[in-house]
Amino acid sequence: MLKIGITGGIGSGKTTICKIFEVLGTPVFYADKVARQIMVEDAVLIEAVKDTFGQESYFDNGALNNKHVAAIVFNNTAELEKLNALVHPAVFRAFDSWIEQVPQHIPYVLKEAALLFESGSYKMCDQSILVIAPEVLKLRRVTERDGITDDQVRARMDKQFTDEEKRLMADHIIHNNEQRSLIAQVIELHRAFLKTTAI
Ligand SMILES: CC(C)(COP(=O)(O)OP(=O)(O)OC[C@H]1O[C@@H](n2cnc3c(N)ncnc32)[C@H](O)[C@@H]1O)[C@@H](O)C(=O)NCCC(=O)NCCS
Ligand SMILES: Nc1ncnc2c1ncn2[C@@H]1O[C@H](COP(=O)(O)OP(=O)(O)OP(=O)(O)O)[C@@H](O)[C@H]1O
Repeated sequence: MLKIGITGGIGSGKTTICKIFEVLGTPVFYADKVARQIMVEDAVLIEAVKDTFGQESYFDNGALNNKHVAAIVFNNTAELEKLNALVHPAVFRAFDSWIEQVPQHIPYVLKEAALLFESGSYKMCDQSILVIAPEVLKLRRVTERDGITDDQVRARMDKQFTDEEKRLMADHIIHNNEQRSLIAQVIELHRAFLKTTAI
């Protein structure tokens, strides 16, 4: 079973593209979603986050105060590194458990991760896909989706590798730019992965 990592800058369209792969029958591990789950379910991690970023990192009902944590980490690289060091090893472990329950006959799975290259998790994948979209579209999509400002989105972009850096590391590129059909690009890659895994 091939492990394919899929990544892209904030708002590039990773999740949207993974939904198309899912329609084709491909199991997808959503690392960002799992990270969000771990942040509210793992008692040891929750205590470590409170110790590091303050008790106000969580609301009384146990929900993560993501605005508080985001304001700290996306404005300070050292603080972001502390958060990454707490969360990423737990996400790696969750992926290892997840893949064990995927039926053996499945030819390939996807691991969707915003920080596939930055976190080093691409090394645990056989191939990688990079989703590229124009900055103006990413800003518009994320500000509309999350109700945050252009500057807040840019602060996160600044903490991720640039597309130029990621292009050098990626095996495949999907362009999500309103000019090219996403579905056609996904089907082409899907066929290529099936061909690679055909006996
Ligand atoms: C900082 C937090 C609280 C902000 O929460 P918020 O709901 O505003 O954002 P959300 O989790 O939906 O992430 C939205 C996007 O922000 C960017 N982003 C999130 N975490 C990071 C990070 N550690 N480094 C760089 N960019 C990041 C990604 O593009 C991501 O897709 C949250 O992102 C978090 O707990 N991050 C740490 C876990 C993590 O690294 N997740 C991403 C990869 S596994
Ligand atoms: N081709 C497209 N046409 C129209 N809307 C799109 C397209 N691609 C993505 N979007 C929209 O843009 C927003 C961002 O897309 P998506 O959530 O898939 O990106 P992402 O890369 O997973 O983002 P993040 O890194 O923030 O998790 C979503 O609201 C999505 O519906």
